[in-house]
Amino acid sequence: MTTPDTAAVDDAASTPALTVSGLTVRFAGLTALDDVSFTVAPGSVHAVIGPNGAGKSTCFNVLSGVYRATAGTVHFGDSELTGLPPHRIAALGVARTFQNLALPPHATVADSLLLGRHRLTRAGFLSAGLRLPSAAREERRHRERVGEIAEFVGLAADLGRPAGALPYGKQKLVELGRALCMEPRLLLLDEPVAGMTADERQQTAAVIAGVRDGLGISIVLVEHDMGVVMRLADAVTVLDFGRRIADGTPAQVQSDPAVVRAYLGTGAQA
Ligand SMILES: Nc1ncnc2c1ncn2[C@@H]1O[C@H](COP(=O)(O)OP(=O)(O)OP(=O)(O)O)[C@@H](O)[C@H]1O
Repeated sequence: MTTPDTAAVDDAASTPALTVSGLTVRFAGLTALDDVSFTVAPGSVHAVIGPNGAGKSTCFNVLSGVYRATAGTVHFGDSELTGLPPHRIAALGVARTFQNLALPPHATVADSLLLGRHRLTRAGFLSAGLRLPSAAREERRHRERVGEIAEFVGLAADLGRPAGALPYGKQKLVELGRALCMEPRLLLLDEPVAGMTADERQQTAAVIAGVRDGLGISIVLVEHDMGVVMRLADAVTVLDFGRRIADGTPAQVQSDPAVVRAYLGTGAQA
């Protein structure tokens, strides 16, 4: 996005806080999230970390409308997200990526990114099918924007290639680019650097920092790579067995005895 469009910048300037209050999710006797609260400040990277099974994915799935909360609320500014279906949450400017890649295997990178523009497409299938000039103009505008976003995430040279033929790290960048194509105000990134090489991790971390710093988009990050979390995050919420055990800056949570205990207990590194 060398020249981000005005609408996107205006949206970013008006990004509200995400407020999670008393979030509880129970699955048939198992409490996956237990009274969890945190606030994502506008334009910040907020990491949600914790050992395996801590409740991170469950939290993400509630934020994006895939799971329903048993109790508690999620607000994005004045809008309550709790209980809304995923498409209504997306329409409020909340985009997410998935841990496992969900790209159509044969589509080009350009077409995969265009999928992210679907919500913003005004011309219906009929006018597009009839090849009306208004539909052609709109498609050109969307393709231009796709080009800018591809440039921003470092995929400009790959636009014409099948997304499925790219190295894994680049495929994950396509997934990130597709979410950016929705012009979100809040981006939910589920393990964005998992399975990447060191170079790919570094490149992706730089793109994520650029999304925050250049576009003012808030980011909620679930990630096991502590190096990336500690370098990127402005704030960190730590979960363990569904409970929030710490919340603060990376330096604060890193030296918190409860966090060290939780990670040592699983043999992972904090
Ligand atoms: N749909 C579901 N039905 C029943 N139990 C579930 C469901 N989803 C998650 N759980 C359980 O909830 C708990 C929290 O799981 P969750 O996937 O949110 O943890 P996580 O922190 O994302 O773990 P990981 O780091 O391994 O991805 C686990 O005990 C898990 O088995």
